[in-house]
Amino acid sequence: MSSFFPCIRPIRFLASIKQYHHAYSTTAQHPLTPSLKILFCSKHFSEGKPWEPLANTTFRPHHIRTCTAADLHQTLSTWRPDVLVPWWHTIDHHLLDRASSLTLIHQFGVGLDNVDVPAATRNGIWVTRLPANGTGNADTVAEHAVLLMLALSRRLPLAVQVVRNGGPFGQPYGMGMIEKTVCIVGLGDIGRALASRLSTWRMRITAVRHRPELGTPPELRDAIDIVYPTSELHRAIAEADYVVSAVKYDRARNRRLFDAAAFKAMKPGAIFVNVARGGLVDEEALADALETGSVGGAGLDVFEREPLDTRSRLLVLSNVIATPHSAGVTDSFYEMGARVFAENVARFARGEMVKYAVNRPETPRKALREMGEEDDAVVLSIND
Ligand SMILES: O=C(O)C(=O)CO
Repeated sequence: MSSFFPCIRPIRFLASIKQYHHAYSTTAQHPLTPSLKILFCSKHFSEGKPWEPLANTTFRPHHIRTCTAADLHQTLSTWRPDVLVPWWHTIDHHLLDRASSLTLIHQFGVGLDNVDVPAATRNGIWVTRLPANGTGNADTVAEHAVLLMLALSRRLPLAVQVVRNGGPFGQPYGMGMIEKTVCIVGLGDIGRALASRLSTWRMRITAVRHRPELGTPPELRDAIDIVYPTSELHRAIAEADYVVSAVKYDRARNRRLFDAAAFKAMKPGAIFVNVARGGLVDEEALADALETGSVGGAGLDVFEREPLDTRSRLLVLSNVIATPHSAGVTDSFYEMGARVFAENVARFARGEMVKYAVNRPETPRKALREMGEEDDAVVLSIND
């Protein structure tokens, strides 16, 4: 299964772009400039013939190129693209200070922790991304968190193995979630989507919020029992049977928020799920806690280094379920992403403000016209 995703992702993505790009390019309202050069940074894109699905559109092979993270610097300086589409690669100030052709970075995702936005702004480069809510992927990430909670509670990998081994049938394999406490760390779009789902499951829901002054979101007043500030994280997780990390990653603020002390503070045997970013977790400390059983199980979709080293201690533990950063990457995400991307590239080519921009360079390399009420560029909170 793990090898399935890397092949299918770019193909689906590009097929969706073709579909939407075709729709836009056939209307006079969304013509694309033939001169805009777009660089997709993904090892997976470069493994196929990425421009093939775009052959019947106004995109031409010379508009689009793919590169790996390893040849990103080189491609930026030799091919000199206008638009960079990263795939959660680190786009730091070293790279941005030298990428003199770039005018737009369009993340094909929601989280932007990989991009040094202030450095982009300083260099006059616009930065935008996909929206998390509405048609975005906060709901699908929340679904994935539920999936991991359930799969760990019911020890799904073991149960599947028992059937393959011929039984025994009818034995208890796990714990139910009813009447248990779940602590959701981060109450942005993902945390709220998760709380709203679990609110009908007869669970006690608590939350940890970076900005506790925001209180409980009004729509979740009846669902969430108590909101703790981050300074009381350990107290909050000590009473939870499930701890779900859905908090925005900010290297300076919360790198390794879940460290040895946090895992020690958790209720013995409780389940830990991370659908946010790998940098939030001290993976060695988690492996220690899982080995001793002080943490009962872990559902991990994200890792400090992706792809995860196959020799990771986490992968040999039977109480770990790991998925390949796929929580938010579903068919609907691709459709939405391709639509936003195609529309944004068309807007950008016309010199119009892109949607969901997260910065406003003082001296942009490419000036963009604000689009009045049509310009719904907003800074979306993925969590707070
Ligand atoms: O969109 C993002 O930032 C994701 O991590 C999707 O899983």
